[in-house]
Amino acid sequence: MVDTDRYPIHRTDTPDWRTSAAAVRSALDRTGCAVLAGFIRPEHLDRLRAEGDRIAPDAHYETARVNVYNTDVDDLDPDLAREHPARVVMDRGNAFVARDRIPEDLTIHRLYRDPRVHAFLAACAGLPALYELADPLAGLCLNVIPPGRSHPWHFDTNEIAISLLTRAPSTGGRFEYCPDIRATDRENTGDVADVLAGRRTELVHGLALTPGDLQLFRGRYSLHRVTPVGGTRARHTAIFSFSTRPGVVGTEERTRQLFGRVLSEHRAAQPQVDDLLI
Ligand SMILES: O=C(O)CCC(=O)C(=O)O
Ligand SMILES: [Fe+2]
Repeated sequence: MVDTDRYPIHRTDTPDWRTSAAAVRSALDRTGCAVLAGFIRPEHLDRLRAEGDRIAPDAHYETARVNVYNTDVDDLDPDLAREHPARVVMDRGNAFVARDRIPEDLTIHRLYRDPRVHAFLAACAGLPALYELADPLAGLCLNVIPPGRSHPWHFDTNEIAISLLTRAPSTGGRFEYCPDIRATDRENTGDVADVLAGRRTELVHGLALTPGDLQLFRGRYSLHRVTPVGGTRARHTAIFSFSTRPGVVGTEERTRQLFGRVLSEHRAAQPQVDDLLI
């Protein structure tokens, strides 16, 4: 199903494979984002969309009140400056289908488990290896944004997000991002607040995605959102989460936020982030 003429993921460590991964990596280093256009061959796109439609009813719907940092908006530090972006509360209108509701024979689940995909994406990200999460819910999700809803501005917890658009809406639902608006040693709350307020539009880049495009993105440093979906059809993306060491499981609090439930694995998990960003 992968267009291996354009992306020779099956020829691990050959010169073609290295050249292809290096091109992705240089886009990622330059702009914090790389798109592997036409990653899935066109003849597989109908099946990809139909599989998403089949599981979308299993998404966890709950319009959460969030800020860009995904911290608890009902328990903000009273000493935060009035103009601090953590004070800007938005409705998160998307819903996730968790991995345990995505059958193993679905295209997106087969891609997520494929060692050739892991090796290629690791090379694209400039990492020695990438591992599936040990998390039974968060490793692979379908992000469903129904008409009239949006996925508001936020930073990700993961260093790198990898996603595949499986269903495009007829209008709206555009992915927008501010490349490297923050860094590990610099929150840059001034610019973040400006973007949230609709100022500094020159910091915002839009991405035109087509179903079957695979996107790699440094979502921990680049503020991003999906604009409100128009028309009558939902927008679907498969979100593939990987870690740089095996055995990673999400925290109980974040898991409950995203999926509305937790399993025993999450109750035992510890936060695994090692920088000082919010
Ligand atoms: O669905 C998308 O394109 C973006 C999703 C996203 O930003 C996220 O799940 O953190
Ligand atoms: Fe994100």
